[in-house]
Amino acid sequence: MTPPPRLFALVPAAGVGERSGAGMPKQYVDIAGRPMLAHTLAALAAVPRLAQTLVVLSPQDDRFEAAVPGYAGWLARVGGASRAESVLGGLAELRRRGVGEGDWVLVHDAARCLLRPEWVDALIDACLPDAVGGLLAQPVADTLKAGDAQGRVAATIDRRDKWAAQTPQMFRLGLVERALTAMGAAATDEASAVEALGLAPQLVRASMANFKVTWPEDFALAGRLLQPGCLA
Ligand SMILES: Nc1ccn([C@@H]2O[C@H](COP(=O)(O)OP(=O)(O)OP(=O)(O)O)[C@@H](O)[C@H]2O)c(=O)n1
Ligand SMILES: C[C@](O)(CO)[C@H](O)COP(=O)(O)O
Repeated sequence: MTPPPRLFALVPAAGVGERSGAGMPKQYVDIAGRPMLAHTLAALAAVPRLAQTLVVLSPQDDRFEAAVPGYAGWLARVGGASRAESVLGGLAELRRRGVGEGDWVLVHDAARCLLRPEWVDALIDACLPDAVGGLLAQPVADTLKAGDAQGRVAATIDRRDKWAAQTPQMFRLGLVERALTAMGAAATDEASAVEALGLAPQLVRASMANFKVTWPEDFALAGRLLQPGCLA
């Protein structure tokens, strides 16, 4: 009998964090008492249905062990020049470790350190019955503008069907690997690569709090939201 598909998390953590202005990879910046990446991994560790988590680091990374002491999950120093390449390196590592074509992989940005286990559970519940997979996302609540090179409004965009894509993004290993290989570094997320194959991933509403720490001011906001009791 074929065993039921298992669920794995893959955390790309090989970026340099240029936009954050931190002067170091932002996943190692201290937020509310510990490095950002430690918060992210703690949230994933609190999801019992995940069989294992693989963290993808840059080959030059020498900070992880001090930042996340005692980490018992999987690690691979196979990060690439783009997020898509880092994820592809991680998917190959999962295969080397025996993860199967039909197992589910939840790709989650190291930089989304406010993740709540209940949002991951909601994604899993929504995607497990579906063959395609899906992603956490948030309907856009602001009026959307397109800007020109001078910083002036070029157009107002109909926001009614627009969602901001977040992570985790959950697909079967075989499908997401095929999709990212076909699209390459141009894929800014897994879902867009899967969409390019003609498939329609499920949008699963999460929260604005699941934002990606990107700009200098985001560290302080994340720090406040990570205070005990703030989001729970
Ligand atoms: N070559 C890369 C680029 C990004 N990432 C990871 O992908 C996630 C989302 O990327 P982003 O927020 O853009 O992070 P950075 O690339 O580090 O930031 P920046 O674009 O400002 O340099 C992060 O967890 C980041 O570490 C990665 O693993 N490998
Ligand atoms: C995957 C992602 O977080 C979904 O919103 C986003 O696309 C990552 O973008 P970046 O180009 O790495 O900032």
